[in-house]
Amino acid sequence: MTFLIGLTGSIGMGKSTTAKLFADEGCAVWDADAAVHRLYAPGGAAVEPMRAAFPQAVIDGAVSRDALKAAISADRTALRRIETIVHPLVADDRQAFIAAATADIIVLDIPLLFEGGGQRMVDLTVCVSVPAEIQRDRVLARGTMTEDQFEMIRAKQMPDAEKRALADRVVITDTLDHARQQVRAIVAEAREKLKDA
Ligand SMILES: CC(C)(COP(=O)(O)OP(=O)(O)OC[C@H]1O[C@@H](n2cnc3c(N)ncnc32)[C@H](O)[C@@H]1O)[C@@H](O)C(=O)NCCC(=O)NCCS
Ligand SMILES: Nc1ncnc2c1ncn2[C@@H]1O[C@H](COP(=O)(O)OP(=O)(O)OP(=O)(O)O)[C@@H](O)[C@H]1O
Repeated sequence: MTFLIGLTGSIGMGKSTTAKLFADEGCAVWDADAAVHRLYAPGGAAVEPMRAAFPQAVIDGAVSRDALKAAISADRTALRRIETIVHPLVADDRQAFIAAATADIIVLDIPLLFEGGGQRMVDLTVCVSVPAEIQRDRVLARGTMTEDQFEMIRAKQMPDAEKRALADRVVITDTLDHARQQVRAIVAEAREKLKDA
């Protein structure tokens, strides 16, 4: 028996950091964004389908994110078409990970868990959250995004309050120690459920 946890949260809320805390407790972690990076890399499964649909987006044998962003800016239907190519490949990658994992708990780190209906495939959903000002400060402190770019991405995502309302558990990522405590409680709960199953 394996217990499946879906981990989600808005940009900069602490998903990756929290995923590492789950890994520290012996959980196997699969990261959707990392899967997309593998699919776009040279030899990745998205390269040839993407070349067929967006020939200009494949540069030096890899899918170029900048070229995809240019395609999306030029054509409103492009993101939908990109998603149609990428999402089934991401699902295959996820299933292969789940099939090969030997841990008792598998954590799926999926930014768009609720947007994509992914809650149906897991036993428990967990949303990471901090107040909006801390989120903004943390994202801008990374120095990889302007305030405008951050607001654009945030506007595209389901609001934090809605995600928190949908999630079975919320992890507040104000400090590392506090987050670790909450992760340990969720892992203990999952292991109890596995014992009872
Ligand atoms: C649009 C692309 C080229 C932008 O690449 P870039 O490296 O600039 O950004 P990155 O991938 O890090 O995403 C930035 C933020 O946008 C969010 N995001 C990414 N794709 C989507 C989407 N289709 N819908 C809503 N939010 C999205 C991410 O979760 C993240 O928080 C890239 O995200 C992409 O190819 N997306 C399509 C694949 C996809 O849907 N991925 C989501 C995870 S399965
Ligand atoms: N529990 C925590 N205590 C203190 N700082 C934290 C905590 N969790 C995350 N952070 C900080 O917040 C920032 C964002 O965290 P992280 O990269 O884990 O977020 P993310 O949700 O994975 O981001 P993205 O959606 O952009 O990929 C980082 O600088 C990280 O150090």
